[in-house]
Amino acid sequence: AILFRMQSGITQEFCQQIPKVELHAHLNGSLSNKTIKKLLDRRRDLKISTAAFEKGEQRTMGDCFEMFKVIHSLVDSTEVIYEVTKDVIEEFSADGVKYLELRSTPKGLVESGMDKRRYMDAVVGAIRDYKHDNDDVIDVKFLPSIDRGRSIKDAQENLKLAEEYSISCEDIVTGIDFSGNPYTTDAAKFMPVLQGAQRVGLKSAVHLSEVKDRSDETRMFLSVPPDRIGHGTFLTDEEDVKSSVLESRIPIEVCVSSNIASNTSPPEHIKHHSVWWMGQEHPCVVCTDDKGVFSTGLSSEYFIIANALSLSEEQTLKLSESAIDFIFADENMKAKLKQIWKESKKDEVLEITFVTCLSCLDMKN
Ligand SMILES: CC(C)=CCNc1ncnc2c1ncn2[C@@H]1O[C@H](COP(=O)(O)O)[C@@H](O)[C@H]1O
Ligand SMILES: [Zn+2]
Repeated sequence: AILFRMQSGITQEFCQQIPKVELHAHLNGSLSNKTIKKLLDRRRDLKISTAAFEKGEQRTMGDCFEMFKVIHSLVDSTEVIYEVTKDVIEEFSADGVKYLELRSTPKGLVESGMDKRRYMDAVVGAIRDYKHDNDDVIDVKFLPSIDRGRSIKDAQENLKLAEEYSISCEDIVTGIDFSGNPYTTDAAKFMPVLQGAQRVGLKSAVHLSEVKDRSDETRMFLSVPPDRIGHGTFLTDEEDVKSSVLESRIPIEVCVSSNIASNTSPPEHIKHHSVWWMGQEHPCVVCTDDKGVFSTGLSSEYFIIANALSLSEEQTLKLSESAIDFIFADENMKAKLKQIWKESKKDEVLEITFVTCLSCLDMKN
């Protein structure tokens, strides 16, 4: 039997120490202040205003969109993409993440000679080099994104690249992400792209019902169906949508701080939609979305959820372990990760035994 400390309230330290899986992280939204400052210092010529960055947790949704614009103007060459990808992996790893799926929209920029293929190569190269140089401490996959704010031609190009790299780099590119400004209303045009992804064996993580009144679109995308749902904030608004998701058991990627900052969820953590889904024992995976833009981290998101649901340490570790079943990777990877969780439970028992022995000594003295 595994012994866990009986205490009320989970600490941030505990959430930091447990192994974790991050499945919803947009590369450019994950850049830390440290990385952004480094890039800003190098590109004084761009005369970028730093007002939005300095606000930290006080950022409004407008500031967040402003940050994406600024970040995209700074991340403008393959060298920078390579560098920031490594920074982001390093930061997730330092936060206790053992398996990470990074998503990013391949972009081209005539001025720096960067095209989508070079963008893909830079991300894949950084992932490979990080793993090689850091003794395999974290496994990382890459999901090329399709931006619903762009054209169908752009989406088809990204799908083609994802398919190609899923063959040439099958250990890294395993699926796609469908994201972008959720307020655009013409997403139906992307149905053939999502169906195409499924046809060629790519997994898909789809931002769904991130904002209100998107039920028709949601029904349409659910018919594909996606392998994971991003946010799903308003899925419960319509009875048929709610029951079809419940029945499907499609996992929901939960990003509490992102939803609160985007004004799609109330500020009280207990009112977050994931509390209802978890109450139904529907599969949910705790994620960050954009850890840089929303000034958060995966252990902070676990801290929020664990306290909102009054989880014990054992339940919190179980929640992080449950994410393994929903990764876009093969059974070998799942087995490797399950072993890491098993070892961490042993550590936990050892630590408790040690603490117990110390208190025995204390009593004897
Ligand atoms: C207010 C706000 C930003 C909400 C966060 N929720 C999101 N919803 C949809 N797409 C997103 C969100 N956050 C990031 N993205 C996508 O990720 C991109 C940034 O990462 P990347 O350049 O693909 O590497 C954004 O341009 C956008 O296309
Ligand atoms: Zn997202």
